Amino acid sequence: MITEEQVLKALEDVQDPHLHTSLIELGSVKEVKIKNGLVSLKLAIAQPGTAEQMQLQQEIVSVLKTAGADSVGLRFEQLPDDVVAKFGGEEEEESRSLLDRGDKTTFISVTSGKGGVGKSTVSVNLAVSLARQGKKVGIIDADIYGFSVPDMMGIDTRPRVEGERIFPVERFGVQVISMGFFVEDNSPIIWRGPMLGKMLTNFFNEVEWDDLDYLILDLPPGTGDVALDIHSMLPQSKEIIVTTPHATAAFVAARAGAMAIKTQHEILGVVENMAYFESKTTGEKEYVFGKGGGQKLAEELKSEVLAQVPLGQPVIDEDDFAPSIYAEDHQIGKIYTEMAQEVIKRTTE
Ligand SMILES: Nc1ncnc2c1ncn2[C@@H]1O[C@H](COP(=O)(O)OP(=O)(O)OP(=O)(O)O)[C@@H](O)[C@H]1O
Repeated sequence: MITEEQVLKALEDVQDPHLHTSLIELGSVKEVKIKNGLVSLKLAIAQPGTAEQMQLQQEIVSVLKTAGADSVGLRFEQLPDDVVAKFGGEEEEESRSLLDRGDKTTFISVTSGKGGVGKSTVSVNLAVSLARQGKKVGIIDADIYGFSVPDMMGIDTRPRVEGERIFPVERFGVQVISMGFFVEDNSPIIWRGPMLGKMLTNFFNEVEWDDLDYLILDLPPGTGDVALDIHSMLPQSKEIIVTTPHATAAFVAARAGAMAIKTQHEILGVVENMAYFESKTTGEKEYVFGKGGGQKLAEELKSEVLAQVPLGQPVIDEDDFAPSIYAEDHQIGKIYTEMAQEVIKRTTE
């Protein structure tokens, strides 16, 4: 079985693509774990979340497999600034950042107070519905506690990398970038705010987005430091807050809303998800998770309820598998269409 020594030996010739210096010399290797042929590494590099990282990922997987690893798990973090300065990072090229392209793109952050309320489901369906309305739409899956967007949309490819540029994966007319494309395995990752911020900045700067009308950001749930960092990073972002109708959920979501207000983000509205269950036979509505949470939250935030989305599963199309996308003619798909139209109205008037 491959040993730690062999791993480090194999990495001797691998360089940080930005600094053109060996990872070993840079002190990039922060952690090596070997278990049953699986080699897990934590590496600090100059430019995480970029095309350079994607190429490096492939190179490392290849050299470690040649050295005898059965599988490879990689996590990346930011190399400290002093190390980058010492080994001389190149000057930044002229910015083509989405953040600097004027007012053409409306950024919409989708947040929630807690996990599991359907934030990612709302994000992907809003994105697809905006695209169905003829808008150019991108989505960034930045929910570090679970990168669910690719699975939800039925994406099994990774972005194309050409030189320094990353081309998002396109699905249902939406350009998609997920943090999940930048980790080699599915293990949960402990991200710190600055690292996440850096990754996001790189997504704006290095991803070859079309001229987007809307960029949807599926942010991590919660009201902690990480969330605050990201909110502060995106001064121009507007927000949609997702809650369930349950009073407690709405109460927690209110804290997420309070943060939006603190960071001076305009709140576009509240989405009450899993609002009710509608009987197919009688049409009667059952308020399974309580009632009124969305309205109460909206009042508290001096905003409005954008939509109430009932419980219900998409119809699965085996030929075009996307487990969480509601078709345009699905009852819930129609609610998302109305939501998208309302968002367009609120962002263009
Ligand atoms: N309206 C709905 N009806 C039925 N199931 C739903 C609905 N909305 C979401 N779900 C399901 O609930 C689960 C949680 O949804 P989702 O992953 O979107 O939540 P989340 O808030 O993004 O969670 P996390 O932050 O933990 O990733 C998923 O299995 C999703 O398919």
